[in-house]
Amino acid sequence: MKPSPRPALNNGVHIDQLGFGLYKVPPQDAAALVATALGEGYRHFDTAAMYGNETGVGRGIGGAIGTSMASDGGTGGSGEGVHSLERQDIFVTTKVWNDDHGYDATLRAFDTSMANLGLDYVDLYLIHWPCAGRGLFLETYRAMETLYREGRVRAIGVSNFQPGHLEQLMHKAEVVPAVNQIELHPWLQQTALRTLHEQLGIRTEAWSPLGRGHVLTDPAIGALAEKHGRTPAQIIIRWHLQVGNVVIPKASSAGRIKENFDVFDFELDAGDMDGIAGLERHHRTGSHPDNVN
Ligand SMILES: NC(=O)C1=CN([C@@H]2O[C@H](COP(=O)(O)OP(=O)(O)OC[C@H]3O[C@@H](n4cnc5c(N)ncnc54)[C@H](OP(=O)(O)O)[C@@H]3O)[C@@H](O)[C@H]2O)C=CC1
Ligand SMILES: O=C1CO[C@H](CO)[C@@H](O)[C@@H]1O
Repeated sequence: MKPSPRPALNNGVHIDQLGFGLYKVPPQDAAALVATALGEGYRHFDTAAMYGNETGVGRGIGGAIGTSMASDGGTGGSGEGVHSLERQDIFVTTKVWNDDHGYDATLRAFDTSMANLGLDYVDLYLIHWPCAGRGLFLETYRAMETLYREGRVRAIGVSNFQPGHLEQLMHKAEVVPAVNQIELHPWLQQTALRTLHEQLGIRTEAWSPLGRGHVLTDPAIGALAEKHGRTPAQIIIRWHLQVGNVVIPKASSAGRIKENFDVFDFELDAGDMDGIAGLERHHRTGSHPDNVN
């Protein structure tokens, strides 16, 4: 399997553009699923304190470090093109949950996440939701800047931030957020927010990139799948990669984990991309950020 592209974030840290999402992965299954995904070539994992599975994710990663991996992606035996997997080969994101906003609470929440993960650092730490009603996200972000300066996180960012939240943050922040992780899929393309991110140097990361599975049923996606001899999930993931999103589909079976990573040897053409652009419905599968506090 070919490896994921690894674009640089605004601070020069590289992120695997295709990662693996772990929302709703039961804690007892997380380690095995992470190990399966590593074997298929994934090197980027997205968890959160709220998902309750950081311990399993950390165990899956810890168990794989030092094992032999083919340098083009998945697992390998011994021989040419095989190297020992190191911590720096893997990109781990976790997030501070809504109840832990505020400077001191965020630092405490980070320590708890680190203890759960059993890692020395995380690659990306995100504010999970702005929770604007609480009025604390600037203080939360200040704590994240402290963690960044201390080298405990390689990059910091936000999630579910709307333009107004970004504007307030950019006014005060000393470190420009590397990422805004938002709901984004063919039925909710977030065109205006993506443009704003580009202007600010913030990477767009797509959560629920398959619309929690619902967008897979779109007939236009089905037609493209047929045209390319691919599956609907592969068409949607390929679309995310080609528009430049970081994308973190979640899957529960080895077959789907493999299928979702097998997207680096075909391309959607301009007509295909235009067709998907036309599927916009402004349809959310999750909450609107204004309604989460
Ligand atoms: N920052 C935030 O607020 C949020 C972040 N996230 C992050 O984004 C990640 C992905 O989003 P998520 O909500 O999980 O939804 P996704 O859009 O990734 O869809 C996951 C669903 O699609 C199904 N699926 C996956 N691959 C295939 C396939 N090849 N064929 C058929 N069905 C498939 C899965 O089924 P099955 O599992 O049964 O295989 C699951 O039901 C999360 O896991 C989390 O890490 C998500 C929501 C909010
Ligand atoms: O990351 C998340 C997973 O999905 C949940 C339910 O929509 C969200 O609340 C949360 O932000």
